[in-house]
Amino acid sequence: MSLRPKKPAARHGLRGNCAGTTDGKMSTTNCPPIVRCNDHAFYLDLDGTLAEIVARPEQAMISAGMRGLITQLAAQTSGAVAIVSGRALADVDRVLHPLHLPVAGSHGQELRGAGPTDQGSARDGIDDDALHRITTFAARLGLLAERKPGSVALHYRSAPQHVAASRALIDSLVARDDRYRAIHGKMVSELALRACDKGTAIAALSKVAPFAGRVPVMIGDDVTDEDGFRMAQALGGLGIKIGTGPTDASHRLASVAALSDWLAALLCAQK
Ligand SMILES: O=P(O)(O)OC[C@H]1O[C@H](O[C@H]2O[C@H](CO)[C@@H](O)[C@H](O)[C@H]2O)[C@H](O)[C@@H](O)[C@@H]1O
Repeated sequence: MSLRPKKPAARHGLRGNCAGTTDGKMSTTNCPPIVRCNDHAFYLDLDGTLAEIVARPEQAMISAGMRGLITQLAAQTSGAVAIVSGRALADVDRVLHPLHLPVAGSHGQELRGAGPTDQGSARDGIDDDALHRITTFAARLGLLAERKPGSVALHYRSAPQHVAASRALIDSLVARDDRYRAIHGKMVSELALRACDKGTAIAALSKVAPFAGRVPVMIGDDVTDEDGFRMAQALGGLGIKIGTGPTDASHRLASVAALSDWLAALLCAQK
C-alpha cells in the first residue's frame, strides 16, 4: 500500500499550528498530508487527542464539533475508524455516547471490532495483592486508583508531588512479576498486563473488515500511543503525534484544535 496524499495540508488553511518538533517548539514541518478516506483506516486515541486533558478522568468530554467530525470520518471510510484508548472499553463508550465505534480499550487489553454482534473481549489478571497495594496507596495520599480490565491506573494529577512515589510503587510491582509492565503517562502511572498494547490492537484490527487492506493512520498524544505509531508505520501507514514531546510518529499536530482543523480539511477534500 502506498501513501499518496491528495493535497498538502498547508493548502487547506490549517492556521499554521499543524506541526511541531521534538523539543517542544512548533514548526511547519511534519504536517500530516491530506489523505484519502477511501483507502485509509483511522485509529484514534481519546484523552489528549479527541478530548482535552482535564482534572479528573470522569470529566473528560468530546466536543460536539469533534464528535461530528468523527461521525463523518466513519461514514467516509465505510466504518474504518477505531478508538484505541487507555480507558476501559465501557468508559470509551460512555465518553463517546451516542457514537458506538470499534474500540481497543485498556491499552489493547479489550478489543471490539466493527461486527454488529461483536461484543468485545477482555483480558484480566491483575493480582489481588498488587491491586490492594495500589488502592491503599491511593487512599492514603488522596490519589485516584482507576481499575480497568488488565490494568490499574494510579492518577496523581490532584497531588503531583507524589509523582516519584507513584512511579516507584508501580515499578516495584513490575519488578516482582514479569507479567506486568509499567505505563507512565500524563499524571498517571499504570500497572498493565504485558500481553497487549496499542500496537497489537492495531495489528489485530488491521486484519479484519473494514480495516483490512487500508493504510493505517494512528493519532495520539501520549507515551502509550508510541506502540500504535510504530505499528501503523510498520504496516505502511503514518503516525500523528498531538502536541509536544519526543515521538517515533512520522507527523505531528499541535493540539486537539489542530487535529480538528486537519480532520475538517481532510473531509472537505474528499468532496
Ligand atoms: O489512551 P488514552 O485514551 O489517551 O487514555 C489515557 C488515559 O486517559 C485518562 O487519563 C488521562 O486523562 C484524564 C482526563 O483528561 C486526566 O485527568 C489524567 O491525568 C490523564 O492521565 C484515563 O483516566 C486513563 O485510564 C487512560 O489510561
